[in-house]
Amino acid sequence: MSHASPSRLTVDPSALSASPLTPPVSKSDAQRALVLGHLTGAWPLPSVQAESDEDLPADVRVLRRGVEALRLPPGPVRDVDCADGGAPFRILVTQAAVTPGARVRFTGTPRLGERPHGPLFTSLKQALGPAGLTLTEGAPWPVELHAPQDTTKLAPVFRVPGAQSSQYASSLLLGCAERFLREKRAWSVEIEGSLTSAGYMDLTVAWLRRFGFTVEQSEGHYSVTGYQAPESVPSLPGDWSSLGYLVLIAWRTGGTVERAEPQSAHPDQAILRLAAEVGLKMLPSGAPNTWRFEGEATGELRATGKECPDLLPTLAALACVLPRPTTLSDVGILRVKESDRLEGIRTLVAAYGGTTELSAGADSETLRILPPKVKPARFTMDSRGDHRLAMSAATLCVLSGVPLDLTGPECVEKSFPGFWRQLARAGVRYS
Ligand SMILES: O=C(O)C1=C[C@@H](OP(=O)(O)O)[C@@H](O)[C@H](O)C1
Ligand SMILES: C=C(OP(=O)(O)O)C(=O)O
Repeated sequence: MSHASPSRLTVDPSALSASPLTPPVSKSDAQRALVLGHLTGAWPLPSVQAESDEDLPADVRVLRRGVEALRLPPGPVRDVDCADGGAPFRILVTQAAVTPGARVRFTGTPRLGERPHGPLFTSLKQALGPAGLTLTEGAPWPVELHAPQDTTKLAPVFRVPGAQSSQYASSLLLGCAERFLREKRAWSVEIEGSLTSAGYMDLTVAWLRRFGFTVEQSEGHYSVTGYQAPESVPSLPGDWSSLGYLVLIAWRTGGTVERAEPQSAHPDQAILRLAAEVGLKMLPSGAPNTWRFEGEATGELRATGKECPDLLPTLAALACVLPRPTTLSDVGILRVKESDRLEGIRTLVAAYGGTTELSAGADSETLRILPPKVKPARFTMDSRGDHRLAMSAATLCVLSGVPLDLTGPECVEKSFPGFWRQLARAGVRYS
């Protein structure tokens, strides 16, 4: 994805229609399943193979290419380009570190390079350095990692802080699964302090169990202690982060959302509870995992970045069309996503004529969003290369019926390559 010359899109919501809307496969679920498929011999993972290439999120392709590089016989240094993928990069770094003798040179976008990775690198060096792991950082790229051959004499534990990103802990726990299979002894992750985005660590544990691993868990401590091959390779769900946009668009247009499994472990499934809290009713529409939404959104919207950080831009779009102010708490984490998303959300709300108030408490920041009294005739937004800002701006355009001039729409590729096609099904037109 290049941001050298971003394109522009005018999004016209004047002829909306009711249609079924389908999300892509969940990138967070697919990344975990791909790693576990690789470790347990289910490669290439059938449920990723079943996805059409044009609909596969770019981050899933990045993770798959990285695993393919690790599956090659030991030899020259392998190049792995992680593009804009935070979770793919962080997951692959640990997988490289636990692949005996692997030598990998990682690169990515400048933005990925400036996002925080230090605590993960430190954790890997502390645990595996004594066996020979080396990890050298460029400025910021490349990051070059040489993995040890044998770690059987080491203490089998990774220690990592819980602040900044849950991806460090998830990545290390997937590393523990590799070590367990190879060494037949338990490996653990110990988390210092409280864990941010904890639902994503729960998702990692859920996937390890689905693939047959025993995971023992107590406050801040996770151990992989057993493995028994499951009867079948688990399949992949639709993406609840992407469903966040589609649920709101289906509500506005009278359409349906497909591939929406309410029993998924994804944190962004919180959209269902939050939609219900503002007044939307979720109704089955006959077909499996297919729902429609109706009702008036008159309730108050309150959400926290600790539970569902990736939904907050979507909720900010909804906040702009609600009759009363919205409160988003624990928003600090948004500063270290694909863009400074806190700034991006504030810019989106302002572009639509609303206002935001940021307040800092002892250990968390809260954003209040006040919708405009009168909606604008049209609004303009630059995605800043951030897929969630682009899709949230488009969702606001559909919810409000106000045309949008968007710069940089192509970044949706990261998690939802078919987003603009799905909106076209809902009657959105482009020029
Ligand atoms: O583990 C994952 O798949 C993810 C964890 C979250 O990141 P943080 O833990 O850094 O908040 C989330 O924002 C990201 O989109 C995906
Ligand atoms: C933050 C995100 O992803 P990542 O951290 O994996 O780049 C996201 O998809 O919103």
